[in-house]
Amino acid sequence: MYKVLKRKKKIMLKQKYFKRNGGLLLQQHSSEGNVKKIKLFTSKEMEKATDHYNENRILGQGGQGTVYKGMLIDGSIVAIKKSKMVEGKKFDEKKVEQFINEVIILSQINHRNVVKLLGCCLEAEVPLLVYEFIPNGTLYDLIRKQNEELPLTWEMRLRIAIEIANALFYLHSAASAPIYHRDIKSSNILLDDKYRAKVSDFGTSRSVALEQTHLTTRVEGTFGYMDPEYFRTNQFTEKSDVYSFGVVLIELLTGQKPISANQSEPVRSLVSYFLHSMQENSLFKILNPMVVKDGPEQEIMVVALLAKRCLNLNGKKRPTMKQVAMELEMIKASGGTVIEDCGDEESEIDDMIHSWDTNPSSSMSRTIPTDSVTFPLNSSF
Ligand SMILES: Nc1ncnc2c1ncn2[C@@H]1O[C@H](COP(=O)(O)OP(=O)(O)OP(=O)(O)O)[C@@H](O)[C@H]1O
Repeated sequence: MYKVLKRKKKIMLKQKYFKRNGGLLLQQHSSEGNVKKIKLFTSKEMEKATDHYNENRILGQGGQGTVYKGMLIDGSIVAIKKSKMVEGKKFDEKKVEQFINEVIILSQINHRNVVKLLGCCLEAEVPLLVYEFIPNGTLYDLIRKQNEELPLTWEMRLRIAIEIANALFYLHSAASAPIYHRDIKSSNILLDDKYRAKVSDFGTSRSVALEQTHLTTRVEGTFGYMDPEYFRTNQFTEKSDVYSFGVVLIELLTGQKPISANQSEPVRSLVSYFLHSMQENSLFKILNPMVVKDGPEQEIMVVALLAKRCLNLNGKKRPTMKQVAMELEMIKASGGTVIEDCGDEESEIDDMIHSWDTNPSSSMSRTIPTDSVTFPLNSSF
């Protein structure tokens, strides 16, 4: 009798968790045909895979939760994201939405440069996502932790940029409805065993078909990568991802963080620094030494011009991800001899720098990084 009651209680608890973790929401989307079949793991499988969420298995921690390295019963190595749903005693409904959103979006995607979702678990106390394991860390770390054993050559940088661009082009166009990632940054680009790029972290991404409208109520994204036009208007467009991609491109060129500061200096925006140097014809002074040593001058210049166009304050003037991917492929194939028509009017670049540096309130109605304003470094809007 006791055993039966205990088992019944356990089943009821699992059902409660399933509901609370957005299981019904997922079922609803499934029945509407928005979600491809997704594998549901049991909580027992997840505990076994992570050795009861052993601290030694932690791969990293993000805004959404903790990521563990795990091994499934069939021996495959996976990354398991345990969502951070419970703050104190309160269960965060917003995070459930983000979680289900990631499941819905990733279940529709099959691209070699996007991290694969293998399944999820909804019957545990907090929901869990199971991804393929990507062994070589993030692009953010690779750019900064350079060593002689694995130098990040110009060829690798260009290839990684092409892979990210191809993934974004696919998301924007090839999937059944356009998907905007909305949080493109180097720490969301993972690197596989061959150092191929895999775009990850789709918690804040949106499918236009699901959303119906691009107007958002809450500006989301990461400080330093966020499109100023989106920040001003709340209107996220495909060009906002293009802007963030432009920031990643200049990280690859310069090796510097998008926002940098130390105690003695004010916060500096890499975008503004980069645009200044382009205007003053001193780009080569701010490039990463490896890039200067290793990359053909003409190729570097064309990539820098492309990055500048991605960072245009006016979204309409930015290229699409299709154009970006094609141009990068052409640069790689031609060795930079193809200089595209980049609309490189001096006045345009002047406007961009001016807005960044001197008049943040006219270009951005809310506070946005400028050289003269101090911000908490890890803030995510
Ligand atoms: N599929 C994966 N394979 C290997 N490691 C992973 C995988 N997914 C995530 N990680 C690791 O876990 C860390 C945290 O990932 P997560 O996507 O939760 O957060 P984040 O992108 O760092 O932060 P935020 O969610 O706040 O943007 C990553 O930086 C990475 O080191």
